[in-house]
Amino acid sequence: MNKPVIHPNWDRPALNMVDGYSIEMTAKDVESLRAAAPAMAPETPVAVTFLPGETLSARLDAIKLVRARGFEPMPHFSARRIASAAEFEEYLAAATAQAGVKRCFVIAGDPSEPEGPFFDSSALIGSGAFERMGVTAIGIGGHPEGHPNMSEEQCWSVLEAKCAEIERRGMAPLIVTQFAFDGERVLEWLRALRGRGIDAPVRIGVPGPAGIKTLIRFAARCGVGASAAVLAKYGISIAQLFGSMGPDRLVASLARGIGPDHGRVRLHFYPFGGLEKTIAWINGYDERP
Ligand SMILES: NC(=O)C1=CN([C@@H]2O[C@H](COP(=O)(O)OP(=O)(O)OC[C@H]3O[C@@H](n4cnc5c(N)ncnc54)[C@H](O)[C@@H]3O)[C@@H](O)[C@H]2O)C=CC1
Ligand SMILES: Nc1nc(=O)c2c([nH]1)NC[C@@H]1CN(c3ccc(C(=O)N[C@@H](CCC(=O)O)C(=O)O)cc3)CN21
Repeated sequence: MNKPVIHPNWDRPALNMVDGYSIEMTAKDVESLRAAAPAMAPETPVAVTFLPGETLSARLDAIKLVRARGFEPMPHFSARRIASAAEFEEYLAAATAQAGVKRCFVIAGDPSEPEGPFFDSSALIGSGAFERMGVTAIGIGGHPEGHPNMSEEQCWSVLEAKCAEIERRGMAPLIVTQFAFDGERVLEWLRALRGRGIDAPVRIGVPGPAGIKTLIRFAARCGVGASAAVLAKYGISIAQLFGSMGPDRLVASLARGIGPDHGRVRLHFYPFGGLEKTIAWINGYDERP
């Protein structure tokens, strides 16, 4: 059996660190996507989040717009936020039928108790619904800074099990990491991942340019390390919280550190409400240290 293709970008070498990027939007960002679309690379994978307070139809509108503008939609499915199997299948069926969705991202989600029948992302994968609806690639979360509810060893075994199960079901696994401010930490994690023989392509989560207060607020909310030392590496001084900061230093450190031993790697941008600013940053990237 041929290995399923995730995206044509993975079959050619990257021209630079941002080449072949993917990006994330929420259902509320449709106007920003309309505005940013002309400046975006064709077929760019665009993830659509699964956040509380959004309706399925608003998410679906976002996915359809992504497809209509010539990009590759990748809806998120947050296992613990899905109320029923019917809701899961309804959204997945609509996404595949109405927007030609071929790639999905599964994540447990932050609720401490599931709101419905899906305990974790493995439960969504194990439902069999994705391959039944023609999905060919499944994204799963990578946690370079560890996971609040799992030991490091559990993190690796869960990641290995999810990759194996996705492949067993005839689909391609893709790892998308939580955003981080510390490039060295991410590179160490990548080496460990490859050392364990996990060869799935990895998208490293990178924050888009944003207000410093916004970055710190999202870090706290998402459990991402943002100590003064880590922020300083990123270029943020905690004495100066009023400005904004782009991922220039982080991406430069990744560009310096990544080699053939890290396997297939691309970036995934988290714009935190600043989709157009993030696209402008990507297009202005010139590999200056
Ligand atoms: N990277 C991202 O974009 C996002 C990351 N997250 C975070 O990633 C976490 C893990 O997701 P996956 O890697 O998909 O894990 P997973 O679905 O593979 O679950 C692995 C194990 O962790 C436990 N677990 C997961 N979330 C939990 C929670 N909120 N409370 C208690 N136990 C939990 C599960 O029950 C399971 O035993 C989420 O819980 C959330 O904190 C959430 C949303 C987006
Ligand atoms: N643990 C964890 N939970 C998450 O929900 C999560 C992560 N990690 N990692 C990154 C992604 C990105 N996420 C998000 C969440 C919200 C917006 C957002 O734009 N929310 C508001 C604005 C609120 C604000 O600025 O605080 C909105 O208008 O929708 C964007 C990305 C959620 N994600």
